[in-house]
Amino acid sequence: MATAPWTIEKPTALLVLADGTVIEGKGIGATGHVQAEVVFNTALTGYEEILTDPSYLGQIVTFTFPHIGNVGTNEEDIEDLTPAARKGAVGVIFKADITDPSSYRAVKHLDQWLKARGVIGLCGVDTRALTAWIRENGAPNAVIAHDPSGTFDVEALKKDAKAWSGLLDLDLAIEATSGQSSRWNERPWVWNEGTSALGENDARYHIVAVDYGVKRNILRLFAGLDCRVTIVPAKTSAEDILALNPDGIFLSNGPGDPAATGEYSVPVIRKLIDSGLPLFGICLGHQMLALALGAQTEKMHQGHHGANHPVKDYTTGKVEIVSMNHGFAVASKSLPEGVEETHVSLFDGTNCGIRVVGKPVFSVQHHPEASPGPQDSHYLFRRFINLVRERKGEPALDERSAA
Ligand SMILES: NC(=O)CC[C@H](N)C(=O)O
Repeated sequence: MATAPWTIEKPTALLVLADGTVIEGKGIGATGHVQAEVVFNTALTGYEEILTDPSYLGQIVTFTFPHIGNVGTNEEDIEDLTPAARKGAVGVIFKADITDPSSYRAVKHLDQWLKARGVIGLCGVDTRALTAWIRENGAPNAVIAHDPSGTFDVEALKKDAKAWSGLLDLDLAIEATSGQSSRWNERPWVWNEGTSALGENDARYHIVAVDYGVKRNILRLFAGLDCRVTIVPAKTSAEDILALNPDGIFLSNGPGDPAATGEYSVPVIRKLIDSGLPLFGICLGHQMLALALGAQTEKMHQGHHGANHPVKDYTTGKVEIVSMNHGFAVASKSLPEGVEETHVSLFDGTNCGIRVVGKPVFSVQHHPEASPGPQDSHYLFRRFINLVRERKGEPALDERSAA
């Protein structure tokens, strides 16, 4: 009798949760094992961007969309700044096995790509059941293990999963940041044209981006708004940042617990706020800004990871569909006087944005740069550039017009 397609005769990969649950699958990608937190992502597209988002360092991503890998991988869709250092998700879980790529942009099969990046994967898993489990129980700590011979010391893996202390109090931004400063001038990708460089003479503004694990498309959108960008490492002092003479400062996204970075990020950000320069933060940068302003962050039950989250902008009353990737959140109730909540998640009411009253300082929890993904939030880049323009006495851009 033929074997049922959902039966795995000899699992070559396992996901072992901290509570002892063992999920069997077929191994893909790199071999070995790694401790990490498991989160689910509900996006239908953009797996390469998701897997190379440095904010996923320390995490295993299970995709709710069943077919991942169909369009292969390419060199243009990576989000981490230094792909050689491979900062991003450490593990993946798919429902279906990866098929051969079918896209004119594909240069590598996803399985080969995962191997080259050192990402351990598991497929053939009932990802709907796993997602429902996470929704009920919260994002679990786990070990993902892949051995083509199917030999596992399950008890040792259970011990490892249980022993890992998790993302709470873990500073991963320091691992994701660049070791040295660099410049960025690549503009957004255009259909049939690819990317192009912003000419030195076309650069109207200079933005310094503090890199806690920055995504390339954030930098591209700045370049698309005539900004040359200087990227600086996470521990750069406020004095060194200001000495670069920026028109505005950006605090990037990044992995790990924002509170664990407080020792180095908060004193610098406080000085940057006091400088009077326009300041914009995304995701981890948003959480760090909130901490610097005296608010608190907290770990979420399951986090937000997807490309279909509704967020309301109180400033305009509009609802935008956004891309999300966070497991910590700013506690709205902890926002001090003088700090306004500007955006809120319509899924669960958590904070998605703040601004400092009377100062050109604001930040958002979601990812306005999402590529691919909804572009509803691109206006936030123009909102930031308008603060830069206002300071220079230039007229404001239409926030909602296309970049
Ligand atoms: N995308 C991000 O910057 C994530 C921020 C933070 N590591 C969190 O999980 O909440």
